[in-house]
Amino acid sequence: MTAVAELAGVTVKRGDAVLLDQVDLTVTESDRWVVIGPNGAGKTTMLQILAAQMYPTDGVVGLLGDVVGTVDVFELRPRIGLTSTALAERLPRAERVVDVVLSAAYAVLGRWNEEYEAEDNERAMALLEQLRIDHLADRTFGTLSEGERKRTQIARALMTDPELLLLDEPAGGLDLAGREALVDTLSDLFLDEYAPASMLVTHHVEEIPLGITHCLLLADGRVVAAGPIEETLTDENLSATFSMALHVSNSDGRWAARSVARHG
Ligand SMILES: Nc1ncnc2c1ncn2[C@@H]1O[C@H](COP(=O)(O)OP(=O)(O)OP(=O)(O)O)[C@@H](O)[C@H]1O
Repeated sequence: MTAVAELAGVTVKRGDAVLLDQVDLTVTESDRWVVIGPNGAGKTTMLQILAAQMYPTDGVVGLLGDVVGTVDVFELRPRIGLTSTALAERLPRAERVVDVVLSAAYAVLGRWNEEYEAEDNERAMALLEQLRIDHLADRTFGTLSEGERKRTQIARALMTDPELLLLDEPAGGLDLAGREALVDTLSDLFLDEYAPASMLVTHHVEEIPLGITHCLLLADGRVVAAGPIEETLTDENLSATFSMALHVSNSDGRWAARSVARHG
C-alpha cells in the first residue's frame, strides 16, 4: 500500500499554544479516515497540514510521495481536495453552481478567461450528478441552502481528481434530513474503491458515513487513539477524547454515542 500522507512527530505551535503535539499518522491509498475530537482539539489544524496549507513547527510531513518543505506546494495543493466552511465563504456567491465546480480546474490549469474544455464541463456535470445536485447547475451559489453548498464544495474538491480528499465538518450545520442525505452520498463515495484516500473531520459519530475504514481521536492536539475504526472507536477511547463517560454503538454500519452518566 502506498502512503498518500505521512506525519511523523508533527507539532504546531502558535506562541505558547501547542495546536498539534507530536502527531504520527500514515494514510494509505485505500484509507478513508474520520477524525473526531472536541472543539479546539486541533482537527482543522491537522487538515491544514495535510492540505499543505500550513507548515509544522516541528516534525516531518510527507504528502503524495514528497516531503513538504522540499517541493513546490503550488504543485502539491491541486492534487489535494479540501472543503471547509472557511473556503466556502471565499467562493463567489454570484457564480453559477456549475462554474464553482469548473473553476477548480481553472485554478489548477491557470486557464483564466479561456473557454472551458467540453470535457471539463462534462466532468463538472457528472460530479454534480454524483453529489445529487445536477438540477442546481444553473443556480447561483449564494442562493443555495447550507446542504446544497456543502455538496457543491465536495464536487469542486473532486473536480481536480485529487489523490487525497479532506472534508472539514461536511455535515456541520445541516438538519437531520440534510445530514442523513449527505451521509448517504458520502457513503457511496467512500465505498467506491476508485475514490481517493479521504479524511473527514467531525464532532459527531452519527455523521460517520459507511466506508470509513480508520478513526483518529484527537484531544488537546494529541492523538488519543488511531487505527482501524472497529478497534479504535470504543467506549474507553471516545470517553477519554471527550473527558466524559460515553457509550458508543454501531448498528448496520452507522455509529451512535451517548453519555452513560444518566442512562447507565
Ligand atoms: N494562531 C493561533 N494562535 C493561538 N492559538 C490558535 C491559533 N490558531 C488556532 N489556535 C487554537 O488552536 C486550537 C486548535 O484549533 P483547531 O481549529 O485546529 O481545532 P478544531 O479541533 O478544528 O476545533 P473546532 O472543532 O472547534 O473547529 C484551538 O484551541 C484554537 O483556539
